[in-house]
Amino acid sequence: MLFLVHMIVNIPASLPADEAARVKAEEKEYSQKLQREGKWPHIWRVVGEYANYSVFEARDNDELHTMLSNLPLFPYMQIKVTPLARHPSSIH
Ligand SMILES: O=C(O)C[C@H]1C=CC(=O)O1
Repeated sequence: MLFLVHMIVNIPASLPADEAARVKAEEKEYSQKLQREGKWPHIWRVVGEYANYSVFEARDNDELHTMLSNLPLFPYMQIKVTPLARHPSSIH
């Protein structure tokens, strides 16, 4: 199943800079692992925002929830998930 995921990141100013840098480095590593595994086939920056639109490939809602809730930045994110179905006009 494919899911469109919108993530908005809000790191509080109270988080020490070195801790924020550590969490972002862990996030990058985890994100790239899921991308290499084919679980996170698209990630696009929203221009001018600390936000992204991503496409995830997951077996079901539970697998997607596990992937999202394991994101190191998860405590600092607002996430909106849109399940995707095949478009009847798609040629792919
Ligand atoms: O930068 C972001 O959009 C947040 C997050 C998602 C992947 C990643 O490396 O960071």
